[in-house]
Amino acid sequence: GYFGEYGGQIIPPELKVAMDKISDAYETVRQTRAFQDELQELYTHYVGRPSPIYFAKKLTERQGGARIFIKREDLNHTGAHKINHCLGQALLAKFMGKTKVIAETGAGQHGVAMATACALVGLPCEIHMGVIDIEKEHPNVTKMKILGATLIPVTRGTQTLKDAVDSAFDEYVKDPDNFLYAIGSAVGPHPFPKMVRDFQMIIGKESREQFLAREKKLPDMIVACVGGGSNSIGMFTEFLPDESVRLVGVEPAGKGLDTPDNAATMTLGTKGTLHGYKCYALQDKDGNTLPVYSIASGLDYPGVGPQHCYLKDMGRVQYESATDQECLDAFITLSRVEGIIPALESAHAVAYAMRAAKELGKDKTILVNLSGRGDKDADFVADYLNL
Ligand SMILES: Cc1ncc(COP(=O)(O)O)c(/C=N/[C@H](C(=O)O)[C@@H](O)C(C)C)c1O
Repeated sequence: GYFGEYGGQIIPPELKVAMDKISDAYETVRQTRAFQDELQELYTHYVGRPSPIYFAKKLTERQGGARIFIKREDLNHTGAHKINHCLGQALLAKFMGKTKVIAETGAGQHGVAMATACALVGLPCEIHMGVIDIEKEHPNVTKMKILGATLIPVTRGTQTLKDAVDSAFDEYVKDPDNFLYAIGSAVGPHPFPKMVRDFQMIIGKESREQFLAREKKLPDMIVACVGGGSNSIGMFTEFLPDESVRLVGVEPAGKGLDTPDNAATMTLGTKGTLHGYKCYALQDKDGNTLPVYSIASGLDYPGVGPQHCYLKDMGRVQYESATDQECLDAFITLSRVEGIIPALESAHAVAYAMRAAKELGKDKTILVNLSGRGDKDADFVADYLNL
């Protein structure tokens, strides 16, 4: 369960037993035809995969440089990439005879995706969400209730994502035999980073095939936003052996890297432990997690997945950042130039791609992973910008 020195299971022994049971069940289930066929069937007819790759012609012309392509994970059922691993985890819970699935959410996309998958497989679903995020991501909160999930408002700490993870984990440890903790990103103790990555790898598998079929060559650069790291690792993994493909993860610089109001873990973090695994984390000199911020609820997480930490040290992935302002500019530009309203999280990747397109030549190509759609953010942005 390690990626170099990162990852592992920094958890109490009794939890290790539960984690190893999940890992064993997962490694068994994933090999069976029944599981693979059911997941593929749902990807095709329920999620609507493969998601298209769209050539953003007008945005390309506006930037005047590299050609920009967009992988449309925003078109998945529930509106983001999260459904890819939520379906996998819900099927796994069913296979293991679990009686309840527990998850955390920040942007609400993971919560909606988990509530959707549990409704489909017929399992009770409990979602822990910080009250700050409940307020901000209200459309997703309503959907979780309609889908039959139990929403647990989290009032501890900063009342955002990290606290939701802590709260969800506290509930899970009450009965790890009957509950499955379905973490929302490629983070947490082994096996979660590997399991979530495996389920998200469908993004990169499709993209490599689609791009080669269309362009007869690989993209020069692939860009994805990084919160915990699931949509990005899902896109990047297939391309890791392709040295010619530059891989860029974009984190939130929030109000600026020179302010405490950001969540640029890979730029400002140090080696530490968070939520049961070793990673880079935004922490003080005593190892206490620092409060983080981003205009995008899905990115304001003080850690990052262990495989990303390994890829950073290996120099295979470049980690950049985009400020709230750049994110909002990209959000509005993509909406008004291409008619695609991105999630605020995904807009961080668009912001970097718009910047990079100008620097790369017209003969170069950039593939952006649009991890989700912006319906959940529309009211917030409209108010923020006085539209
Ligand atoms: C549309 C969209 N794009 C990117 C992200 C960042 O999560 P990663 O892909 O795991 O880095 C997110 C993260 N959303 C989670 C959520 O919806 O609950 C997040 O807040 C937590 C699960 C980590 C997202 O919603």
